[in-house]
This record gives sequence, structure tokens and C-alpha cells, in this order.
Amino acid sequence: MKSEFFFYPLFQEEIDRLVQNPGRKEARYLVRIEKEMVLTDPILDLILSCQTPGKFYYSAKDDLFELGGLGNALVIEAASGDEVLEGFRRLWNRDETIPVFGGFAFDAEEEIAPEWGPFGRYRFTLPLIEISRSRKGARICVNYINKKRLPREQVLREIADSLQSLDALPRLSPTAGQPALADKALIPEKPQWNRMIKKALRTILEGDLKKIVLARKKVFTQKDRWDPVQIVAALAGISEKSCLFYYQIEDGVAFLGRSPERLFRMHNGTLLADAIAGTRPRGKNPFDDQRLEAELLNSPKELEEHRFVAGFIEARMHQLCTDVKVESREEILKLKNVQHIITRYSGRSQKNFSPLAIAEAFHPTPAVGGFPQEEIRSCLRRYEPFRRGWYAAPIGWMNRRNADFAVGIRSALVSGKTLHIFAGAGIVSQSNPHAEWNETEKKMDNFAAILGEV
Ligand SMILES: C=C(O[C@H]1C=CC=C(C(=O)O)[C@@H]1O)C(=O)O
Repeated sequence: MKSEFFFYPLFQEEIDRLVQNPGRKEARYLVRIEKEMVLTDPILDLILSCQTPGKFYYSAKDDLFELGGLGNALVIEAASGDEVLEGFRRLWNRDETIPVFGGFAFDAEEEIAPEWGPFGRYRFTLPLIEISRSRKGARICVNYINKKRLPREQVLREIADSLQSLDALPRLSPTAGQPALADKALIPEKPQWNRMIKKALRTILEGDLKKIVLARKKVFTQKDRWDPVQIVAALAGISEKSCLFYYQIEDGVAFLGRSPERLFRMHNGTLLADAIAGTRPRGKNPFDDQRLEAELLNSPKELEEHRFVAGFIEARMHQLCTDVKVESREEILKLKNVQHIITRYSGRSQKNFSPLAIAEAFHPTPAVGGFPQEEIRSCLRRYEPFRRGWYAAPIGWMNRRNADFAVGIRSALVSGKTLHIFAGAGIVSQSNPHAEWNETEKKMDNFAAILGEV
């Protein structure tokens, strides 16, 4: 990790110019200084190496766009999407292209579990420093929200102070080394998982629901605090087409993951969404891999599981868009440890929907909830022995018109000395508890490799 990058010198000239500019005395609501630049360091390295407690990173799976943030200019913690949009109204009235990063809980009506407390129900951050890279190049911006209507000189002094204190802190590198584990808990344990699946199968047989996605987690406790930076840096080293996300709220408290599933991307009126469901492990060699691929694409059970998701996404696309196209149907998506069936959609979005309203309309898709969608949250509350928090919920960035959200799967919550790793599996009428357990093990393999199979 490089450490020669300093923020204050980068913006000093602009800050000085603004101080000397004898314009209006009071600074505006938003002070934003933008700079195009040549950036040789990876954005993730820069974000991870800075010692500020709040930070985030997001890279989409199939384009060059990356977004990172350091510090907080404005954080909206809310109980509903409408409150979030209200919180950013003034910001986007000034400039509707400014991105904010965040997400919301899988089940926003459920009581928040203690380990998810810092995340709350909905949480989005406008960072003090925003770094992005697109096909056009890299850009770095400083944001300041002048809630207290301070005079311009004071605002600029505060910005300069924040940048200088960030620069004064020593840069961090991920601390390498194997964890000193104190405890490992499986929630649920295998016998309880088997009972959960059987219960879900009975519900499906009775005809109330057609598909239920049940999840489990592993909780690893260490003597010392986990280093989320080390975990996400290792995830970043995996070569596969998936969305990498990192949301650190406080020192040692972060939700992170490498999700193959994009909930949707909205760009200049075009909406893209993927349906991903149906799983096999990767093969031991190319021949074996091909065999497993053929098995997946010809399995009535996996196809049924996939088609609940695809049918749901397609129906939602027609509600939200005109000109809906199936870009590819039932193809294979190869990841490092597993392969999935994927169907991709595109459409022209209708202007009146905000990206957050679109995220709420899709969530939870039958890839992470079940089918039909309406009853699924209350069903999961009864079946699962833990609260999902932000696992399997939308996470990503948005501005007033554009957005990119991943589904927060293949993910983990780092919370001080505990590390929670999540995975779920779609249960349909032909599911088998043992096979679904093994599938969730495979889905956690990115983390198992990082932890040295603890
Ligand atoms: C719920 C998860 O995966 C979903 C996404 C792809 C394939 C899935 C499956 O085949 O069961 C799941 O629906 C997870 O990884 O936690």
C-alpha cells in the first residue's frame, strides 16, 4: 500500500482562492471542491490506508466505475426511504449528480439486532472526501455541508483542518496473520438447519409459498478485534466478476462483501437488473467444471429456483420501465467457488421513480427472500434463528437519478471481536437439507480461505 498521498496539499490552492474571493460572506449549504486527477494508487488501497473511522468503497461488477469515501460530510440515518430522500433534498437541489453511499436493512420493520446497531434501518453517507474512477478518469472531491450557516472563512478553515488532520495520521496497512480464535458458533447448527428446511418444505407443500430462501451464519470470536481492512483487502484480491463493497461505520465495525448479484444499475434512464439463482460448485478441473455446469442448466430443481427470481424481476421491470429486454437468458455465471444461472434484463426507466424507490420495489427478490414476495419477511422472522441485519439487503450508491446497488450477499459483518459470515440457499419443493447446507458452505468459501479454514 502506498502512502505518499496527501489531501490538504491537493486542495490547498483552491481553498486559498476561495478564502481570498470576496464573494458572499456566508458559505452556501454545500461547499464542494472537485478535481480531475491522475491517480496511480488503487482507490481501495487509499481508502483502507486512511485512519478515519467512517469510510466506504464500492466497485461495480462489469464496468470500470469505482467509488470510495472517507469521513462524513452528511450522514442520513432514517427509518424509511422517504426520510432518506428528504435528508438529501437540499444536497441534490444544488447538484443532483453527487453520489451518496449506503443501504438499508433486509427487514426494516424488524427490531435491530445489537450487532447491527450502528447500521440502523437506513443509512447513507456523503463523505468528506469522495474518490471515483470511471472510463473518463479519476476524480477527487471534498464535500462540506454548512448546516450552521457559518461564514465562508470558517467553513474553509474547517475543511483545511479536517484535511490536515487526516494527512497527519499514519497510514495503515492490513495487519497480516492468522486470527487467534476464541470461539466459533454455527447459527443454526446442522440439526436445527435440517428442521428449518423441513418446516419450509412443509409450508411449500401446503401451497402457501413456492420458494423460501433460508440463511445461516457463522460467528467467529477472537481475543482481539478483527481487522476488517485485512478481510476486504483479501476479498479484493479474488479475481471474479462481482461487486466489492465495504461500509465501515466506526473503527472495527464494517459490513463488507463480494456479491455476484447486482440488484440494479440505473444510468441515464437505462435500468439493468440481473436474476441470479441456482447453484453448483466449481469443478476440480475444466472437465469436471463443465459437467457441473451441464448438471446445473439441466436440473429441474435449480431451474425452478431460478425462474421464480427471473419471473419476479421481469414483472418488476415491466412495472418500472418501458422497452424491457431480456439481454441473456439462463446463462452461466462462473465465480471463484460456485457457478450460478443468470438472466439479465434492461429497460428504459420511467422518470418519476427515485433509485431508492426502485431498490425498495425490487427488495427482497426471490433470490434472497422467497416467492411470493409479500409474506416473506414475516415468514423469515419465524423460521430463522437470527436477525439478518443488512445481509442480503441492497447496498451501493445513488444520486438523484443514477445508482448501482448490489444485493449484500457473500458478505460479513465485522463487529469488534466478532465476525459474522452469512450465506443462504433457495428452498423449493425438491430441496434437500444436506445439499443446501453444503451449498451454503461453498458460498462462504471466500471467507474460509481468508481465515485459513478456521
Ligand atoms: C442467498 C444467497 O445466494 C442467492 C444467490 C444466488 C444463488 C442462490 C441459490 O442458488 O440458492 C441464492 O438464491 C447467498 O449467497 O447468501
